[in-house]
Amino acid sequence: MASKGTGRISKVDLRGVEPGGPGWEEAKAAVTASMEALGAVLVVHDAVDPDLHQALFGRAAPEFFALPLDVKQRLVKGPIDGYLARSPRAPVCESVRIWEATHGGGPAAGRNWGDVVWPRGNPSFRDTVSTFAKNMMALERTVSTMILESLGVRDEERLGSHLDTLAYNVRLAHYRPPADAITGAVGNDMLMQAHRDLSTLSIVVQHDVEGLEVQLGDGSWVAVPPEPGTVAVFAGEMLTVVTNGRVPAGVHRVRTPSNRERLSALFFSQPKGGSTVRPLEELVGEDHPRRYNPCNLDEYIEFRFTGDGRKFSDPLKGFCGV
Ligand SMILES: O=C(O)CCC(=O)C(=O)O
Ligand SMILES: [Fe+2]
Repeated sequence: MASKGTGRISKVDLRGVEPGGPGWEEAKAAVTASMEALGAVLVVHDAVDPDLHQALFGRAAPEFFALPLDVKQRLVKGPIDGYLARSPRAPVCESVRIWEATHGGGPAAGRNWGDVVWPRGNPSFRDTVSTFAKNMMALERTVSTMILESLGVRDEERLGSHLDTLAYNVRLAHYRPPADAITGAVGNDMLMQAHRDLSTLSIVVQHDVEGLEVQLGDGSWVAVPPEPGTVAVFAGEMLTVVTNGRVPAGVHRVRTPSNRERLSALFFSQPKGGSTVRPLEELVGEDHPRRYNPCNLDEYIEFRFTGDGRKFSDPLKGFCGV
């Protein structure tokens, strides 16, 4: 499959690419090379078709964010769960995280808190989020498989047992026009400061207002334009642990000079709550000495979001680096 530079971040076409099928090896090599270099890759995919795009950004997200603040605040659940109001790191961003939305028919978080905010239910909201999650989950599994296979995890069972450790969540994000910002803490066009995600993989789908930027190895930034059919995939810190440091977490930020409202839909995989994440044993050896100690996810979340980790430029290294 074709892979071409966009600025200097690779774009790989994964449409119709299946494990072992035509184009698999080439796409796998391109995805992994970009991940090893930047912790990020752009992917062309049909996971968000025009109908789903419209359902997400034309209806579900605007409908949720238009709810009164006190209703949304009933969903506040902790430093990184539920409804997240604006913060110094992202002064015009509000977002909501929906866990296990992939289990649309089961006791989905989407339905539970859907019942909280819409007492008579909102099946179209739930279906949209759950279709998005299912499609993103398939893409997540493809990309994870590509990376781990390339790095040397060949055994299907080992790959499967990694994938079984993951939980999934969807986040919808809404950025008010920057000029509305009450605090000028991070400058007018910086909607979200540079950061690494905590996840194993994060997938970002932008609506029609630009903003996502990826940091290259030389410290410069490259914009990722919102193109229908293209999503950005980032490695998060937990993938860095799992790969024993072979895949860095991609540094990214959101910056838009246009004074327009912005929406994005995000999908994250991350090890299940309470788990302890370790480098896969195939990825530790003479050529690749152990770089991370076992990382208890809940303890790391506390350290990173409410504890001393906030003072570190690389909290992961501070917490469990060897
Ligand atoms: O909204 C976006 O485009 C990206 C947001 C993001 O990076 C995050 O929420 O971690
Ligand atoms: Fe992020």
